[in-house]
Amino acid sequence: MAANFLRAGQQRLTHCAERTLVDGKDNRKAAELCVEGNGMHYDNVKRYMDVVKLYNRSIAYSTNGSQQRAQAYWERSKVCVKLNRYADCLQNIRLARATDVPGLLRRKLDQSEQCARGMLLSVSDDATPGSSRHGVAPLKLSFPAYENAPRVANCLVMRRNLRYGRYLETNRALKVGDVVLIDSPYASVLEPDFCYARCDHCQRPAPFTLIPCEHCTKAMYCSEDCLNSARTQYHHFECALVHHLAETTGDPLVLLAWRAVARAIGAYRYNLRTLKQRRHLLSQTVVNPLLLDWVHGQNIAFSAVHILASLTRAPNDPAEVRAAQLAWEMHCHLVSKPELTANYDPDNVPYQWVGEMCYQFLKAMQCNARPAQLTRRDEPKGRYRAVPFALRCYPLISLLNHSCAPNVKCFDLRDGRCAVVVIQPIAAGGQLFGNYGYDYSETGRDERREALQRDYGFTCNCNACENNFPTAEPFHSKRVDTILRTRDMSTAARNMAKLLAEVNEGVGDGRVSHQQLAELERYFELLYCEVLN
Ligand SMILES: C[S@@+](CC[C@H](N)C(=O)[O-])C[C@H]1O[C@@H](n2cnc3c(N)ncnc32)[C@H](O)[C@@H]1O
Repeated sequence: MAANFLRAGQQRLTHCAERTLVDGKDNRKAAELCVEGNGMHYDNVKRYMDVVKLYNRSIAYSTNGSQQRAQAYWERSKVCVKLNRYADCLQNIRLARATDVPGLLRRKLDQSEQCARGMLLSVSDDATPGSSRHGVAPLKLSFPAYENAPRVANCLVMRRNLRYGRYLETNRALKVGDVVLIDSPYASVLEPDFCYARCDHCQRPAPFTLIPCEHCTKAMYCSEDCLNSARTQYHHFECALVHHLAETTGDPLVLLAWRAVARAIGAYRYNLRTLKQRRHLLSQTVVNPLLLDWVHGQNIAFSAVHILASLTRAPNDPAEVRAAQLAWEMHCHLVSKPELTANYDPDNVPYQWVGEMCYQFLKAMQCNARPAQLTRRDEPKGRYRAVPFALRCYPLISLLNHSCAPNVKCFDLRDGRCAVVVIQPIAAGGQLFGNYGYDYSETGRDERREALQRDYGFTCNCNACENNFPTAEPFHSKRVDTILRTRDMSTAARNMAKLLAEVNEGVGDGRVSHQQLAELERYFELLYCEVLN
């Protein structure tokens, strides 16, 4: 089927092969963005962030060494001063000096540097979330890990059946709070709103110090290390295409699929022939990702991701045709890369299987991508809510099936990994169920079932759907909000331990209440995840 659709995509997009995509720098646009930032009135943190994002876009659009870039760094340094971020201010001054700085600006930089140095000695910079000021020991698995797969507790096993396909099961009883899997994403892309505020590679927030990719206007990084890692691992192949896809589809899922393909090519050192062999082998083997060698195998994550389940849709589904078009577009872009055609295979022109792989990844991402979320306090009510900032695909978390009353929850840790934590007791031999975004406590049964059928292609028969659990009151507690607002880590840790002891001693076979769970989740998020005030 994939081949037919690729042909359909090919017919519609034959022009694409002749066209080389470019995402060129543009100093005029860079100057305009800077002026737009200067014209914004800003007096609160949210507004500062909007202004900084404009300066960051200006930096991304400017050419290396240009006056426009110097100007944007200088403007960003001034915002740093307003927010008392003197170390960041100095960093921007250093970056500006590395460009073509006009005389007047050079003098301003000198003065500003002196002031910032003085202020730095008298105050300490506010650290960004995720830094060591949080002072909480890194999260660990609650049980010994598999020797070959240190990210998985060895009580988990993978099984298959007709109803669920592959699934994860525990061979020992698990209690609320147990951490059984800490996975790293295979591919990850920022949501558009966060593009000019976070590092495109490690995705940590770094709005005041981002540096640009010198070949496109989209990717910015928190350090030279991240820039170089991204370039060698995948960005080399996506640079211009990312801009094109973002402009034409605006869909992070498409970018994620593309990045997964680019990563696969990077992992096999741009050698398409070896990648093709590996792919061929995987399609014929029944792979159990828990038994792969995650310690020594460089390309293991590709193997795990490659065999992810994909949706089966009707052949004339418009989404299928769209996927095929996009896959063909990706394919054309790839085969236009000289370093790939250096491995030119005369028996296999023009690498149709690359297009098929793009198509497969696009489909796999539709049911395996999950949003990475942070928790943010929203004004004016001061309530905390989850905000998605990236879309990610995890090789092992993708084995979790869905329940509207899940027994595990995935938490996006500050370091970029994702932890699977038990939130309802699970007996030995029980399956682990995550949640795909449709929880009984928030959404009625019919709406959930319809959405799950549409997005993931299955009819949900979980406990909550069979027994039609009623939706629950949203959780709200001033006491817990105060702990979050003041970042009171020690009270959060104490309260969490007390609550865990209560629920684990009291529950027997019963369920943890919605309110208890919500409180536990808030504490866990404050201790290990990103919480913004
Ligand atoms: C992220 S994958 C989960 C792992 C999948 N079972 C596999 O074999 O790769 C998502 C897919 O699993 C299946 N699935 C997930 N939850 C399910 C459920 N509660 N009942 C039936 N199928 C489910 C659906 O086909 C869905 O598109």
